[in-house]
Amino acid sequence: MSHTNAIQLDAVSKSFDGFKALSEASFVACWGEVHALLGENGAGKSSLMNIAAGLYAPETGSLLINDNLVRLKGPLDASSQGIGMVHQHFKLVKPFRVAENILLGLRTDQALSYRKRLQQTAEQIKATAAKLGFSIDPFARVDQLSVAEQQRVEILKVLLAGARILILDEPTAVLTDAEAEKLLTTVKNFAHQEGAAVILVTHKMNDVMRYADQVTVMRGGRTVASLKPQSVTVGELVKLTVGDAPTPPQVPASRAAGEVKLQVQDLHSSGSSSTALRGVNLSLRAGEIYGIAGVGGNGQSELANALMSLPEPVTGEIRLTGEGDIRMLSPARRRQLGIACIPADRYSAALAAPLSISDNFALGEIHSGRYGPFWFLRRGRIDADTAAAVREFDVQGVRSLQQKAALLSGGNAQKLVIAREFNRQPQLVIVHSPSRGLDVRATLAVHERLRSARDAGAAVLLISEDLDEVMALADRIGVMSAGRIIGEFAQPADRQAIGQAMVNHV
Ligand SMILES: Nc1ncnc2c1ncn2[C@@H]1O[C@H](COP(=O)(O)OP(=O)(O)OP(=O)(O)O)[C@@H](O)[C@H]1O
Repeated sequence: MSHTNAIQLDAVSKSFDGFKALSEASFVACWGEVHALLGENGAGKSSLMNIAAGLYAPETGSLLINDNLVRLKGPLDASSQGIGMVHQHFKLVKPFRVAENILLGLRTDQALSYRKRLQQTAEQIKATAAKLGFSIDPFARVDQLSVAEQQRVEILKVLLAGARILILDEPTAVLTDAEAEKLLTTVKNFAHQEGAAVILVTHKMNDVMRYADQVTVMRGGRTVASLKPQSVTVGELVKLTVGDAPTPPQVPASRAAGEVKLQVQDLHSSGSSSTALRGVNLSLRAGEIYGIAGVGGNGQSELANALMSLPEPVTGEIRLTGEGDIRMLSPARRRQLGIACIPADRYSAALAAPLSISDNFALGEIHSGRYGPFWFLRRGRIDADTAAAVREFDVQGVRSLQQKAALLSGGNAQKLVIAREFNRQPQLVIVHSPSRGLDVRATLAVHERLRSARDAGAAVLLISEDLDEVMALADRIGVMSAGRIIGEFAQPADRQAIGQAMVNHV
């Protein structure tokens, strides 16, 4: 293992609309190491890495690659320097196929026909994917892949473009234990055996402890520590990152739930893809959290879409007690019935990214008439409600309520969605991967909201590929595989048995 500097950022500062996202932040990662970058939501991790990947130009400070000063003109320039970044929010062209997406970022022999180049790319995809330990159909359409599969396409995209400095922004947030372990082992080998540098932006302390050779911690736009994870305990690392260590979540005891609120019967989706629904049956009671665990890509997204009224043609029944089958009801009507939805993809499915923070908050109440008729909205009331919710839900990084929602950091965007969805005391909450990309403190805050909704009598359906999250929150756990619920477990449940059920049926 060589230990010369692969990438070095020195005293880098960057402001957005007068807000200093980075204040003289410094960072060094060496060849041959996995380097974790930790920090609470909004600490500046993505901004710093976006500078390393040529997406933002620093106002002051310098960037060195292999000890040479460079000035990146953009992401393509970064790519030619061997830097590849996989973002938290994917940058794939959805209706395109996997190989087409990857071909877009490659310099290929233009003398060859497009068809031939596509075929060659498909071969490379298969070979690299196999080396990384997974398989992917190069001709699958990206919009038909699960979030976890889309992430793999992103990783393949930068590796095939020749990345030797690989920046992964929250790579395991969408993966199951087994998938995460596989991915992290692969990137560790990429660093240790092939001498590459891997930067892992993460909130998962256990991943840092197990896989990182070095960790840098950021707070408030500055880098505050760089150390070997083995030299500290998890508790010390949490404290360095978010201040005083929050209380760990408790495993729920079995509870007496109320009447059945939601009944899903024989739900099928029309697609023939491997992720289609193939007869989902489940019943959810008031006052309980029902967790759906499973390996990503087994129909979880399709189930979430069907229940949240996102585009997903399905047959079967979704019965809400007192209302009958709500399968064909519009999102607005479902909202009026007290259903709150928190989708996994917060930027494209939960928020209107180009709209302001207050407009996004108001969307939740627009149909209730609270803000007046849509041609004469009561802006003062919208802003007052939004300001109160932003305070109550601790949405940070809000310089103005008129700021675009797209400019919030990942964790804070999620807090805004949750603030809007919980504003009306829902009776049914459908939530998919709610703590994806959230720091320890924000994760606990979101979990607390879900628990208190349950304690106030709401029925909560939690779909999550993060088994820790399901184990920490759910009163009952269903395991989803190949488009069905293939087993149910009461709490306290045996984690290993659930893990076995998840993989046995794949
Ligand atoms: N393009 C932008 N325009 C305006 N503000 C921005 C922009 N990008 C980031 N910010 C702000 O800079 C701050 C740091 O954000 P950044 O995304 O770097 O944090 P982070 O540590 O990666 O957070 P998270 O863990 O939530 O992803 C936040 O307050 C964010 O709102």
